[in-house]
Amino acid sequence: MDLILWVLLAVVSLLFWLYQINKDYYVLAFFAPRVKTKDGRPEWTIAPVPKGRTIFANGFDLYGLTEQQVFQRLRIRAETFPSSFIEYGFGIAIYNITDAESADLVLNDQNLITKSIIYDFLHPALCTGLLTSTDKKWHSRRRLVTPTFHFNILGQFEEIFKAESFKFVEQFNGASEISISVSELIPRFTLNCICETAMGVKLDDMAEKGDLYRENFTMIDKSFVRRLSNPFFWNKTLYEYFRPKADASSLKVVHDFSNEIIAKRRILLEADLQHRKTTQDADEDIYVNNKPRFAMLDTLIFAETDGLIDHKGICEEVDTLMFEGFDGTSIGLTFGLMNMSLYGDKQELCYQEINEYIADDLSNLDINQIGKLKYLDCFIKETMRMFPSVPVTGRQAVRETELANGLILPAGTQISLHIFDIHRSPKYWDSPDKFQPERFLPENCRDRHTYAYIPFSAGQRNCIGQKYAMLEMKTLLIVVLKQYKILPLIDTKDLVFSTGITLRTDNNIKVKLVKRQ
Ligand code: HEM
Repeated sequence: MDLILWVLLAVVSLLFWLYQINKDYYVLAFFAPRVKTKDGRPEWTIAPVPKGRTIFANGFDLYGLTEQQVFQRLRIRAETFPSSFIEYGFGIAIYNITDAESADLVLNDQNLITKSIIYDFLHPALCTGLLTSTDKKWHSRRRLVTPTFHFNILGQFEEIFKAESFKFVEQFNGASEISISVSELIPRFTLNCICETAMGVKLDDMAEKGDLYRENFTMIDKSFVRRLSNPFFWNKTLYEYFRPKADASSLKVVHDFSNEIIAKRRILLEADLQHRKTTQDADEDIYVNNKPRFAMLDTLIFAETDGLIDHKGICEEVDTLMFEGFDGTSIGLTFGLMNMSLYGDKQELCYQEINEYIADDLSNLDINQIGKLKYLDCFIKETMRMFPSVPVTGRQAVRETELANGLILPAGTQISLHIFDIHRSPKYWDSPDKFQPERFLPENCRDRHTYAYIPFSAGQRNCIGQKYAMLEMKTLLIVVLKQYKILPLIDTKDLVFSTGITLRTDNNIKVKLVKRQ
């Protein structure tokens, strides 16, 4: 009898203790530290806490879902909670942002520059380069790489974008009518561009390896979602133990490719420097001149000589720039061409504007002329509003952080910024599912929150390649539109999205090109 009483007492005490501790830790979410508020109110009065799928709060909400279901689930949540919400996962709080006001608070907070845990899932592929690093390392790398995106350098890259765009249309051999798979051809184009501009290496004799690199990055993407949806796999050791063997071989292909690019460039650079010496053409300023250009990778190799980065660091940045450079732009262009095909009247407006500023032989197609194409700019912005290449980005609070909206995020809180949902929120956009480039005309932007449109993120950790990406996308669209009318072969109703590191569709997006007279 005594024993039963003791057990009962122990159970009651345990429950009481759990009840007390539940104020500071979400017990059912494996003791996740709770988000607090400045005035002591419960956190859900500021940001609601949705009920989870299991008794373990939200820890298993994505468990067992396919990539498409994960995508759908995130959208439904954002629709239900249009002004941000908090979830409690496996020992962590997750602050989900679906409104521009909260995005503004987080992206401009100097304490919130560390990327969230999901970026750790990219470490096997990208290690800790610009995208994934933090603190001092990130600051020094950002300082190192920023000059390579200088306006004058972009002007020189324009020559490469132009040449690659010509090659893109030349592959159709002047056909008067042809159906093309944009999903297949565009990633090849963007990978060629990033390798030649940033790495100083033409892919002409490495085309197959380039294709293999892209294929294997798709595998890495799948492993990213596998980890995202299974809380056990958030643990690196567990994941490495259970991960499929194919993961390791995909990583090897990706790293072998970037290593080969670096080795090639080292040889080319050496020869180039020798040539400059013998022709007395060495110049002091590698950034601002009109002489034969240096690639971004050269800046890293020079920095290595100055002891500012080592070979491993160069590999990290090459992997990062290559991935960011080809994938983000590729998605933007794929949807750009798709939208040109779907909205013939808007395509015609772009075409007329291009004819006004760009000669038929494209001889004056340069960075200055491209800057004059305001409607094309609106067209691409509207494409990236509806189909942002990076649908979600994340930060984490490394220490307790108080936000101006009254929330106090405990150390370790993960922050997910749902760019896709902010871009489709009726709070900022009338008929958000309608394609209307005119939204971006200056007179129509005036009253809109700046952070309602953040395809390149914002604040200190914004996309370093945004001007580069816009220039590349515009160049290809101009070259294609000058020669071809683009007709649709897909209906937006048939688009099926998936979650990945970037925005994925399961569709093979095709368009029909008809030669202009
Ligand atoms: C349409 C094309 C692109 C889109 C939509 C895009 C979008 C983004 C976004 C949203 C981020 C922030 C990620 C985050 O906060 O988690 C980012 C970061 C970054 N992007 Fe891009 N990007 C594009 C093209 C490029 C290109 C062409 C390059 C390089 C040539 C590039 C290089 C980077 C790098 C290095 C970072 C990390 C910056 C840092 O943390 O300091 N991106 N990009």
